[in-house]
Formats: sequence, structure tokens, C-alpha cells
Amino acid sequence: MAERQTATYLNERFAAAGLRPLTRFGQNFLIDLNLLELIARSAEMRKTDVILEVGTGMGSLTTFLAKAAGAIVTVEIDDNLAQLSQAELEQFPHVKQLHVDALKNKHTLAPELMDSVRFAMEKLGEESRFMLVANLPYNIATPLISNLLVCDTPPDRMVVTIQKELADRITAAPGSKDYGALTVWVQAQCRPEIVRIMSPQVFWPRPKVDSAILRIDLQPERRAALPDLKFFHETVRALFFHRRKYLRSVVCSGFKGRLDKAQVDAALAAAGYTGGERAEQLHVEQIIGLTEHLRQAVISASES
Ligand SMILES: C[S@@+](CC[C@H](N)C(=O)[O-])C[C@H]1O[C@@H](n2cnc3c(N)ncnc32)[C@H](O)[C@@H]1O
Repeated sequence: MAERQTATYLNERFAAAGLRPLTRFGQNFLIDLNLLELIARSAEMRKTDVILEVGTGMGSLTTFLAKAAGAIVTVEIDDNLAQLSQAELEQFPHVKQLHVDALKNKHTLAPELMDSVRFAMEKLGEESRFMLVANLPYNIATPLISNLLVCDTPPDRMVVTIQKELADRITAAPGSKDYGALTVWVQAQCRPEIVRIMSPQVFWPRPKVDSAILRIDLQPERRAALPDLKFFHETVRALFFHRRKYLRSVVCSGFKGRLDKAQVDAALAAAGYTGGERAEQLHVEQIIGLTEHLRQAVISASES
């Protein structure tokens, strides 16, 4: 296993197969064995857990996951890597390989992913939890994390390697430049925590930016307290769509056709705002409260 983690090994293996790592698929492989172990350890997996891995690559992280979890669903878009990793993973009957694009489109996961996860969870029984553990392709990290939180069965935990800049956005505090729709969407239902910052040297080939291992723990009671998840998701995106604009203006444009200006002013006042605030100043609980006032206003407006 250890030899499979070196840049020399990967270089030779790719060259022998006549391949090159593809930038368009975010093919930067972790070559530090300790970090692969850290990712697996941070997930605190049990033998009844189902793990989704997006980006099988050569199957190195998959091997760690297979040793700790009850079932693995690993997804790879690249024909050549899907083939190479198949040989490595054949020894694990509880690893299911899917050879598809993990995203059907920007807002939807490929249906095979959650179908396979649900099937594995049923087999493993009531105790089973679902987690995403992956060294993610950076170009799909945001939609993947975001879309998984829309699912009826969201992951109990995600432990992912992503760009540091994205980890900073997910863990940001109100008022900071990184604080935005993604921060609020994740923090309203989960507790995110940066486990480790990683320099480009721990990857082959080296990416241009720093990376981070991020652990995101679902908080089911917080998620259950959001009465309409879809409405919340859309509202948060609308609130941060024009970062420089004041609350009244972003709410008016986000709710155009559903609330008139007087109704917007009434909803803002009921939530305790003048409209002269900016969304980025409001902490997550305040945005949850404001969204609920807007939801009630939309319901009343549609009934009148
Ligand atoms: C950062 S590499 C990680 C590989 C391996 N897990 C590791 O840790 O070394 C990302 C992997 O995701 C695959 N990938 C990229 N886009 C994908 C997509 N849309 N769906 C599924 N796999 C994808 C790439 O081909 C690549 O193998």
C-alpha cells in the first residue's frame, strides 16, 4: 500500500498505461499515507456505515475506507481510472464501483449514487449511517456538498479534501469576506470544522492552491427545525446574490412576483430589520429567523 502513495509510483503507473492526470477532472492524488489515514480516521467509521466516495482515482483512499466501513459506494467518471481501480478493488466485495459522473447536472446528483447508498443502508440495518468521505475533484466540490444537504437522506458526516478557500467559505463567520450563501446553507444544518490545512506538495500532480480536510457533522435537530428546506435554500441564495446591496433591495428582487414592496417591508419589520442591513452581517440564526418571516409572508400573500 505504502508504495502506491508515492509520486514516482503514480507517475510510472500512469506512464505505463499511456495516461496523464487530467486537470479537467481535478486529478490531484494524495501521496501522503498519513493524510489518507487522517481522512479515514476523522470519519470515525463503524462496520455498519455506508460510505460514498466521489472520485475513486486509483483506489488508494477506497482501500482505507473498505477496511473500516460496512459498505462503500465509490464513483469515478474517468474510463481509464475506473478500469485501473477496478483491479485494485476486486478483493473487497463490499465496495461497489459506479462508473458515472457524480452530478447529473449542477443542481442534481446522479440518481445511481443515492440509490446505491440506500440499498447498502437497507442491507446493513437500522444502525447504519451514511457518510461522504472523499478527496473531492475540486470543480464539483461545492455542488456536491450543497446538493447532498438537499437530499432526503443527507450524510451524517462528510470528511472531504477540498480547496482551502472553499473550506474557509464553509466555516466563515458573519461579516467576513468568505461568509455567504454556502456558509449559511451548511451551518444552518451542520457543524463544519477544518481538520488540517495541506500544502500542494502532498498531491501528485501539485495543485496551484492550498487544500484542507474538512469535517462536516450533520445536526439532525437543527435541520429538522427548518420547516421548508427548499424555501430556505432558495432564500439564502437570493439574500447573498447581490452582496453589496441592502436587505430590502435583495429581498424585493428575490421575491419579485410573490411579495410586493409593502409586504417585504412588513416582513422585514416583523423580523426586526429596517431593510438597511446587509445579509452578510446577519448570523446564521438571524437568517433562519428572517427566512421564516418571509415564508409566512409568502403563504399569507398567496392566500389573500
Ligand atoms: C482529487 S482525485 C482523488 C482520487 C483518489 N480518491 C485519491 O485520493 O487519490 C478526484 C477524482 O475524481 C474523479 N472525478 C472528477 N470529476 C468527477 C465526477 N464528476 N464524477 C465522478 N468522479 C469524478 C477524477 O477522475 C479523480 O479520479
